[in-house]
Amino acid sequence: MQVDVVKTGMLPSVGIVKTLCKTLREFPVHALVVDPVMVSTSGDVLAGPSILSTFREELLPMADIITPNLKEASALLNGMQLETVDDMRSAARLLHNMGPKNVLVKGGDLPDSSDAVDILYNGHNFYELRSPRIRTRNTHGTGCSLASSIAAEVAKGYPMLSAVKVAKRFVETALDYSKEIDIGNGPQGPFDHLLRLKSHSQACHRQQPFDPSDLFLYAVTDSRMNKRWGRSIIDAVKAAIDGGATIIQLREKDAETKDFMESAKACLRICRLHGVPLLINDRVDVAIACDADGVHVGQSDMPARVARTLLGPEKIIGVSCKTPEQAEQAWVDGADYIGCGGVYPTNTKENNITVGLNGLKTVCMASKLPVVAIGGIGVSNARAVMEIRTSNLKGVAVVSALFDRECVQTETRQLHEVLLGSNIGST
Ligand SMILES: Cc1ncc(COP(=O)(O)OP(=O)(O)O)c(N)n1
Ligand SMILES: Cc1ncsc1CCOP(=O)(O)O
Ligand SMILES: [Mg+2]
Repeated sequence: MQVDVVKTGMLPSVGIVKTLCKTLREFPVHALVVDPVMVSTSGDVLAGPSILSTFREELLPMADIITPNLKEASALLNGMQLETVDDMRSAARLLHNMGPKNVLVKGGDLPDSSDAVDILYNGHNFYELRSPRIRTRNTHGTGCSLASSIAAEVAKGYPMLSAVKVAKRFVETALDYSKEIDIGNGPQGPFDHLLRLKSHSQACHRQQPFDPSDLFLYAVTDSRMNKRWGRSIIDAVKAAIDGGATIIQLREKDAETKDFMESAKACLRICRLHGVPLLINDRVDVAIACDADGVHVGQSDMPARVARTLLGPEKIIGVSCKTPEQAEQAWVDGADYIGCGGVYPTNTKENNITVGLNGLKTVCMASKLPVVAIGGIGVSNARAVMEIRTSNLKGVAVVSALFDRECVQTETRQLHEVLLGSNIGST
């Protein structure tokens, strides 16, 4: 059986490290993840000087990534003091010189930091990965789980940076989820690795992970338009799905919270029946309360990073972006897609800046995330939008051209046909 990825944990003797390195040379793997477990959380050094030099000389040069915490990085660097993020960067560079392709210095033990900061260095770029520090004693096994999760993501074929981000998000969410549990007697408790399993087992939970092709025909509701045409939000959503909408966003700017929640729950039942994801605009609290599939947030709404922490790793998060810098930040923050626009002038959102097709193309080309175009789009211009032909533009998001019309289903169907005719973005 072909082994794709090997991840190492504690290697207690020089002989074992040497045997491992010899075996890896004989049976090369796609990637080697080295968690250099050398110093326990209580500070005990678990590896003597001879192991340290075998690590430096034999194991680290073979690694695709090493994941030392501050104490381990310091031990590998002959006791170098690591007290700031700048020190972590210097350590990452020095460790990289020892031969691993990537170095992740974990700053969980950094003093005076409200965030958990990790530094990833690949020899060219530094990535500062931040997440809110979770105050809990249940941290036992977080380093091992992080390295294992990185190994699993790399084995699935993801590039290293994505693998590290997903793994960090997994550990952070599991830590938050299990910060209150009380198991065992030691100074630290274990955190809850089964978070994913539990959230999957909840009744009615969306079974599918986010599929960017869902952005193909993105219907965004508008309470004022529904009122004007005398239809309920539920009827509007039903009609859009019947017409071929592939994802729904409830954008109910005027709704009272209680009413919004009730209608969101009703819409969710319809969406689940049809396998169409339902996102909530702006209101992360409403999304959590009704277990929606995710949220869409803008630049002045709750930051995506905070929304991710609140919603967990499974939910869909979209962020409005008008510039490459915003697109980069959305990706760093753990978003799943970005909405870019207004592509054309719109009456639906006041004072909205129009970026045009050129602005859309610039953002698409810079974005590492799938993109949906928004703003003034309808049957007459959807084809021109899709024809900018960048592979991550997955569809169009539309408000008035669907909902400020007499028959939502007919309008949605016509737009669906135009998009299918453009033959782009549907795969
Ligand atoms: C898919 C999609 N893209 C962009 C937006 C706009 O969000 P935002 O900038 O927060 O503005 P409001 O919609 O909240 O007025 C969106 N809603 N959906
Ligand atoms: C919410 C939003 N964000 C950018 S443009 C826009 C409005 C899109 O509405 P319409 O499709 O009616 O132009
Ligand atoms: Mg918003």
